[in-house]
Amino acid sequence: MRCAAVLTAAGSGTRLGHALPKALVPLAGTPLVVRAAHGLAASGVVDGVVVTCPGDHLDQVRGLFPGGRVPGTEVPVEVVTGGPTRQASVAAGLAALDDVAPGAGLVLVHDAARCLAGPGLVRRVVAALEDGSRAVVPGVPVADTVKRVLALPDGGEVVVETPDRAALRAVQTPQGFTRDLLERAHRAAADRAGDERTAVSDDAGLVELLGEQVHVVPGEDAALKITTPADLDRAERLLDRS
Ligand SMILES: Nc1ccn([C@@H]2O[C@H](COP(=O)(O)OP(=O)(O)OP(=O)(O)O)[C@@H](O)[C@H]2O)c(=O)n1
Ligand SMILES: C[C@](O)(CO)[C@H](O)COP(=O)(O)O
Repeated sequence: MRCAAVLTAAGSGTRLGHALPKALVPLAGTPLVVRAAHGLAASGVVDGVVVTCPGDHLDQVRGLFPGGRVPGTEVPVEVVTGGPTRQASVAAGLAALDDVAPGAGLVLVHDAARCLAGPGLVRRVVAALEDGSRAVVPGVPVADTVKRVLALPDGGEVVVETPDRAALRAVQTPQGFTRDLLERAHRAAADRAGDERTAVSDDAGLVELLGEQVHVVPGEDAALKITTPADLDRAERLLDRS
């Protein structure tokens, strides 16, 4: 089955604090969004990529994909304007899937901010879909002890619960779905009230709300989300070691 990817790159990168939107920031000379697109294309299992970007950077981002291809490959790329939230950006990307991979039945959703996710990880997610899963996330064990907390009226917090750490996973991207399921999940999200839409921070979360099972495959350290300047430094160190 053909597989298309939505590559989310429309965030501003407030916490990174760079003059450019985060996805355009260079890591060892190459913008994050180009590195992420390379990871998808190098997997050999992605037929086309829709990149979402800030509306005022459309031309700049299109310029990073000469001829509408991932550089050095034949994988087609379409660049579209994202939305005010990640969820809205993914929805905008989904609407353009047929421009890059007509009839694709499988969809990956990937963050430009996780630009070092490797081709092996991409293949693992797609293989799980081809084996019959309808929703797949990469996950890594959690090193810290995690507490659920309750906010107090005075601004403080108290611990409510300590979940069993062995049963927790930090999930990454690319997340993979059958296209019909992901489109249904986004339509259902659009029909819900505003607060509930933004409370769900990944695509698998939207699918879970439909009562669908989400399978976990092993994630990887390289798929870290570059959020702060310290993350950018860590990504540079990972590149130096590779
Ligand atoms: N309106 C948005 C917000 C985020 N994203 C994308 O979603 C991914 C994960 O978001 P995050 O790392 O939180 O990026 P920012 O929203 O840019 O970061 P910040 O919250 O620090 O501004 C990123 O690849 C980002 O470009 C997007 O496409 N559209
Ligand atoms: C999709 C994601 O990267 C999975 O960990 C994460 O939920 C994105 O969250 P953000 O708040 O938009 O960075």
